[in-house]
Amino acid sequence: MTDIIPLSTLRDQIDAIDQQILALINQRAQCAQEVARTKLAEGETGSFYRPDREALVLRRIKELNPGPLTADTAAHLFRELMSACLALEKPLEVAFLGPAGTFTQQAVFKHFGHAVQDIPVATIYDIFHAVDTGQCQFGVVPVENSTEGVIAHTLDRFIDSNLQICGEVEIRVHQNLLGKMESLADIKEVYSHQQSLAQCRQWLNINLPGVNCVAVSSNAEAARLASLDNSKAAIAGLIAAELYGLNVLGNNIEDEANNTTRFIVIGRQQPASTGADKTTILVSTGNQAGALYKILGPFADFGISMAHIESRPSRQALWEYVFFIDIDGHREDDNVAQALALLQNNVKLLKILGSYPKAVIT
Ligand SMILES: O=C(O)C(=O)C[C@]1(C(=O)O)C=C[C@@H](O)C=C1
Repeated sequence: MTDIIPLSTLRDQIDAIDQQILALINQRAQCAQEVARTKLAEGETGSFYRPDREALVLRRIKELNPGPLTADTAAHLFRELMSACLALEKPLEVAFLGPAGTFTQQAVFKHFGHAVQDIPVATIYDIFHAVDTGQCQFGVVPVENSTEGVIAHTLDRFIDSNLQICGEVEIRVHQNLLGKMESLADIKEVYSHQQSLAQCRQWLNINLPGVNCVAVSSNAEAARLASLDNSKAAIAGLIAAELYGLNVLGNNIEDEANNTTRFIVIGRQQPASTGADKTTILVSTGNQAGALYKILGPFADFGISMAHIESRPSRQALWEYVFFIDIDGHREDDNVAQALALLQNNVKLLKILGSYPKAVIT
């Protein structure tokens, strides 16, 4: 039998290691404070947040991680450490779809860490507005769900907005049926955001047939409403159940096992190239023959992978569309820059919505 080390000895070791870690993280925090002084001296007046540098730091940590912690766990710890360091440099304000407890708030914390100041607003429009007017430096908006497709409200905002996409983050979305009641039989109405209702359509048909479903501005708002009435239930995340004191009447009720939502970070910054980036563009061709071919040709010519294409009505002319396209690479990368220059000549409108690091933490 291997020798068992006494608990007191192991705890003494942990105490000694903690002391070293504490000294080191404070040393790192002092370095970040110096970074802030340098940025100020170089004339930086806006945000001190650097999405490209953060992606490089987190990728390096994942590569260096010797275990037994997983690479993703190590990245999560450093995510929080950088968040705290940035808060020392200058607090960062990020607008999200409130109230507290939404998946958008979860996306804010996953991307920026918990030292960020998260500012709840009522609608996707308000998130764009808060960043546009400088009330918040960044905002996080949902853009696409693996079960229900694109969030049209978000894409449509980009048609008129000059804000840039600075980052992306994915959240595995688990939906739950929540309420003050004890049993499903007592439910007269179900509230949720329309996306969440759609993600649970089959479950609702089977388990609550004939019960009226009402779409509200967010699933946390649905949870708040359910907390006020014993006959109303909500579909929302477990954080909302805790926040609003609701019973969990159904766990993981989403119809698709891998239900995931992709969020994007909007702001005014243009992150530098990190070697693993995405670029999102908006293109309009007008109503002409071979339009899609003219759009896609330049990417094929320069060997650029296209991750996603989505069309939306242009709202300027009947049956005219704009295309939202995600491609691999950064606008400063040679092949992307050349493809975009070629594309510019083929189309009526080309707007680069942003080049940003691919999500690092899964
Ligand atoms: O390198 C910087 O520019 C920093 O401000 C330091 C630091 C970090 O803690 O590593 C903090 C915030 C930035 O968003 C990126 C990195």
